[in-house]
Amino acid sequence: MDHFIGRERELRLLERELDKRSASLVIAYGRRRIGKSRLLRQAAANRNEIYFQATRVSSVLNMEQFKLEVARVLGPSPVLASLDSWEGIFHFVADVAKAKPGTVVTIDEFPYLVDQDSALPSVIQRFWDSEVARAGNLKVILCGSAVAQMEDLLAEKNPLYGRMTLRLEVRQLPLRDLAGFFPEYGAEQLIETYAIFGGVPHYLTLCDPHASLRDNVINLLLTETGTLIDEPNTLLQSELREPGIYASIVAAISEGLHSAGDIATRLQMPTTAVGQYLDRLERLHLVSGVRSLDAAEKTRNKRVVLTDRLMGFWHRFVRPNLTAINGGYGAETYDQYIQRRFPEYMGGAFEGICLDYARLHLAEVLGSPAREVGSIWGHADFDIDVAGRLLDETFFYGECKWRSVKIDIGMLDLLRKRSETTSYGRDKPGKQYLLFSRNGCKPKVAELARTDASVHIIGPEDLTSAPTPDLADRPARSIKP
Ligand SMILES: Nc1ncnc2c1ncn2[C@@H]1O[C@H](COP(=O)(O)OP(=O)(O)OP(=O)(O)O)[C@@H](O)[C@H]1O
Repeated sequence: MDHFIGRERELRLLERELDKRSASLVIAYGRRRIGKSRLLRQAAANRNEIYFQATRVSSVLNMEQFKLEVARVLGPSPVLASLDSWEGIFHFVADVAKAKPGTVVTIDEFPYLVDQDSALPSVIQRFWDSEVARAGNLKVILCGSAVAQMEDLLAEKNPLYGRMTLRLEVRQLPLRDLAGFFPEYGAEQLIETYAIFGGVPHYLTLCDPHASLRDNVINLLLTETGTLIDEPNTLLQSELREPGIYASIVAAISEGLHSAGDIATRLQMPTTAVGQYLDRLERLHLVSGVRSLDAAEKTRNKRVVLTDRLMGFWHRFVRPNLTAINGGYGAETYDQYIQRRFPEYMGGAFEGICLDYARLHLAEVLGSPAREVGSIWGHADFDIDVAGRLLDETFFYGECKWRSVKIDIGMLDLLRKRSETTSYGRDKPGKQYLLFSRNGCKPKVAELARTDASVHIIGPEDLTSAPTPDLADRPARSIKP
């Protein structure tokens, strides 16, 4: 199997839980293909593990399969073979595993079992409350990709709610993990790859790391039989009822409509209904509703943006060209349609990537992590791509440029002026300025960044990899002055 990449935080959490000298009930969830199974297997490697992947078959067939896995790990037993209830099997496992404290029982795709037997959470609760479950410090992990169903399991009214000892939501990998999938790619190519495929490990493992980004896009997305050609629809179908309505809403957002009202008008639906669909898409982390940082807390003026990158790319470039693609013109679609429009797409995607950087890594540059990150817009004459404040209450403002231009002094002056005009951080001392640039800055700005401690240039390398230890105490790595 190929090597395991990233997920240090999640592994730490899981390993700490599995090392505890008491019983554990872990609930792990996240959308399909996000890397849940791989993460759980990694965390349980070198432990006594019963790993069972449920499938969409009847309870009886799943139970048979589970018993086979139990027998494989704990040894065959006529008692086990005769059991015909989940509760009985769990008690058997707990009893035998007493001799092997810390045995891990992972049930993957748990919602499939609940679909067939809705009493299962109560059965597990009863088992969990019994002596036998605790005696051997058993570790039970319930995992699932039907996010809505898993969230029901985590709801207060659910029998398992109060028993859970760790809840783990598995999310997309950050940009800095991409180099592990594409060791031959340079920083700019990694950023472009992330702008298309995001941090979903399954999508990344489907790419050929030795092929160019263009060829990967053509093979996976612009070929009739491409593995990802219908992925956004498949994802919505697997997670939601009425996938067609959700797909239409996502299409409207990718056309540039950013408010529930505008989307409702476009789709001829009531705004309140659109709001409910958007809430569900937000719970899946496919869209997010954001406010301008200078807006009042209660403002209804939320801007809806797509956060799933593949979905954004697909609606922008694949869906409108399906006729050409299905006609076998994938390469032409890339060369004659996408390539010309890609820089504009990257402009928006790059802003999102810089916002992620500010959320995760600002301490490297500014010495304190961000407490709040967002954008400022809604004014006739300006917007600020990235802004926020640090834990130490310092305010920062940033400009993002993926275009081939170098940032010049005029752009920096404009950013400074805007930071003085907005009410966000007005009159606060010590403002910091971040210049995110693909192509660096003009010499005057580069010189200023060396002498003025409030100006920081952040380039592709900074975004895609952690600073090396000997550079860690420098303000930022200067690039292409
Ligand atoms: N951290 C990682 N490093 C390298 N490859 C990974 C990583 N996480 C996942 N993968 C790969 O991505 C693919 C999808 O991962 P996995 O099957 O674990 O996802 P999942 O969330 O369990 O999916 P599903 O819910 O559809 O079963 C697999 O090929 C897996 O090997």
